[in-house]
Amino acid sequence: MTSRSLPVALIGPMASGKSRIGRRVAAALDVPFIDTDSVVVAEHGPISGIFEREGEDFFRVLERAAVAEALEQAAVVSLGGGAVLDPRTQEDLRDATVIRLTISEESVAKRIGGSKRPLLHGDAVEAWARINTERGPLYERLAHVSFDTSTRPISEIAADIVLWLEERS
Ligand SMILES: Nc1ncnc2c1ncn2[C@@H]1O[C@H](COP(=O)(O)OP(=O)(O)OP(=O)(O)O)[C@@H](O)[C@H]1O
Ligand SMILES: O=C(O)C1=C[C@@H](O)[C@@H](O)[C@H](O)C1
Ligand SMILES: [Mg+2]
Repeated sequence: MTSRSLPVALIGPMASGKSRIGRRVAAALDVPFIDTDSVVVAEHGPISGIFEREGEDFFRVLERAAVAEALEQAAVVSLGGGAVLDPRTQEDLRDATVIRLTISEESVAKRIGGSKRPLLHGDAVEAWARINTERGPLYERLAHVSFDTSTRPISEIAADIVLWLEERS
């Protein structure tokens, strides 16, 4: 893979595996890994607390700052699930290699039990499915390629992504 492919951005819905798989891909490529949710948490505390105290719009401002800085790095960047809603992020992604992770509703149900994700209160699976349907076309439009994470182990999916990146460059 050449540095022209960087940054590599992982996008997709909550619990699709962006953080876990992104970390593995970065390690395999020997480049830094940045998770924009983790950057916001490190600087401002847990995301659920930000949503409760200051609201989603304020979270999106903090998130956008983290995303803008991350996408300037030669790194693998896992974006928060809603980061792609910002038109400036959509524009920044034109200079990145964008990988979309998908997951079925059936599989996500097993991953979001006991979730603290602020947008998934109430019936978490139903809320997840609604958001995934709303954003699906946007994720698809922004991505160069999609990988489904519903059934296979994280290690195999990460290896497939690395192979795809190597073949593409
Ligand atoms: N391929 C997989 N098989 C089984 N479990 C997985 C797989 N990928 C991720 N998981 C599990 O699903 C959960 C969510 O993964 P992860 O945190 O990487 O998702 P995410 O896309 O970063 O979510 P968020 O948008 O909330 O940050 C974790 O508990 C992780 O271990
Ligand atoms: O899909 C979303 O809008 C979100 C996803 C998470 O990664 C966090 O960024 C936050 O919980 C919001
Ligand atoms: Mg994550």
